[in-house]
Amino acid sequence: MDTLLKTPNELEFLHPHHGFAVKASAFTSLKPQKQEIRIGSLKSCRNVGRVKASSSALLELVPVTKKENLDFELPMFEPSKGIVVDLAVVGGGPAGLAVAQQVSVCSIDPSPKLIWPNNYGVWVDEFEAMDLLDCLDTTWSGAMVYIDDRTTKDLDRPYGRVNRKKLKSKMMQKCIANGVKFHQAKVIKVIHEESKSMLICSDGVTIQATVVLDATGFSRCLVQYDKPYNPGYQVAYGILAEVEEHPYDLNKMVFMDWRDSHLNSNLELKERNKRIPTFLYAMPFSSQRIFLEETSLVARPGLDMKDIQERMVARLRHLGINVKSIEEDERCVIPMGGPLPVIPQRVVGIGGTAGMVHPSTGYMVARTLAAAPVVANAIIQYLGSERSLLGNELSASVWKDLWPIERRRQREFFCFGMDILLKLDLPATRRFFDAFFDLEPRYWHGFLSSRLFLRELIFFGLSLFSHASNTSRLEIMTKGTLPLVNMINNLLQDID
Ligand SMILES: CC(C)=CCC/C(C)=C/C=C/C(C)=C/C=C/C(C)=C/C=C/C=C(C)/C=C/C=C(C)/C=C/C=C(\C)CCC=C(C)C
Repeated sequence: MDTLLKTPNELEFLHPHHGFAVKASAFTSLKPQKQEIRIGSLKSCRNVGRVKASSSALLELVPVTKKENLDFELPMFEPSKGIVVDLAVVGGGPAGLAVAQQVSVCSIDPSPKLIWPNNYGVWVDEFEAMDLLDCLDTTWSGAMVYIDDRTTKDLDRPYGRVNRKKLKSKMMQKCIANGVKFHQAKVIKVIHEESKSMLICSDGVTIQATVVLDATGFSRCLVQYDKPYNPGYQVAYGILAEVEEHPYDLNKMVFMDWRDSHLNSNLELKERNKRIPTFLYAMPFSSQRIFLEETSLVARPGLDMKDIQERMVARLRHLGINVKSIEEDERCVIPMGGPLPVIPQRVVGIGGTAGMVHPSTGYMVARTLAAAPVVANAIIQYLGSERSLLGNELSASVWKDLWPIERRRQREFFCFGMDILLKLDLPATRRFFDAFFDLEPRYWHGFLSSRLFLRELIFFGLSLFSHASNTSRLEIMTKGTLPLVNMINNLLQDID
């Protein structure tokens, strides 16, 4: 059931259980780049001396993937007892475990002990609000945005890197303490009866549950959609590297570096970057250890991974970042926006499968973790209420709590934002973010952390418009009119 989602551009590797895009380490399948820029900076034990600064040379430094498991004894589900569990959670990523740890359930995942693979960054205040500060391994007092060579924004909002091992251990411990039982398998089919559902697993076991929660990420394996799926794609290539030196301040993470002077000697690449720009996202851990990720914020179809790697190599060379070795790398392809699943439906969803990726930013971890108690409480409440709800009625109530009208309206606005971003070239993107990061913190913090609802979003939009330069206003008006009309139509159709 491993998902291989295909876009016109390339194959994307998405983790079906975690709801997050993961690295695909099949680099041998990458064809060598046609164009090679010669530099002497990329060195490793394997590439001693002068090497070609192509993306394939960089990839040669990528180590063989090592999958790390948690050292836990898991209480396993006993199918022979034939009991009907209250809730079966399919997928053991952050979304699935976040719900499982609060309800008595069976959690089904093919690799329940596997540590999640990606490098997640969050705003510290988001994790603080969920009492998860102990799950950050590094924090920076703020973040930098490089709009261009002359303009920077110094964001006064602490940022942190999630310690995946700690977060997963903490959640697993809560699950175990709460009586969660684990079943190691993939779910291949679900059959619904009036008051229960049967999950048929790859090992032939059938698990019966009153409610089924699909937390399988973008694979959308159990949750159903009835509208054409037309998301934008965030595509990123990242490396955690040991470098000789780098130019970034250790106290700040680099949220977005939109500079493009590294492409001056390659006009074709510069032109491609002008049409569909990419930025660098970086987490400097020390003067010699840094996470670097070249990222396409959103494009439809998604940008080619090789194109992104080529841009990254040119950027690192220009910044004088000599990569000595790569600890790990990741390739991310995150679908953004697109329609919500059919609401309501019998299977409940959370995370990527339930449309919870922020359509304008691609972020999901904090929003999903915050939504988990809503789902868990709804299930507990409806199962335990005097007139216990069952089957379709129960699922409909949980969906309603998960996607109330104000969240659906908020998402419409975020999709409107994404539709504008899709149309901006590099100069327009710079003008747009120049205005965005000049907004009052409550606006840009609130927008990025999904804390603004429609009324506040209207003020946010007007404020952005008033901060924008005249050129940017004109761009927002010309490129935003059709998306605005679509948004208004969708809002009018979706009256609760
Ligand atoms: C780990 C993994 C998986 C991955 C990773 C990758 C990466 C690195 C990523 C990163 C990312 C990032 C950094 C992102 C960021 C983002 C952002 C910042 C975004 C933002 C956005 C914004 C927006 C969209 C906005 C919008 C606005 C608007 C639309 C407005 C409008 C206005 C107007 C039209 C005027 C009038 C008014 C009204 C409507 C009210």
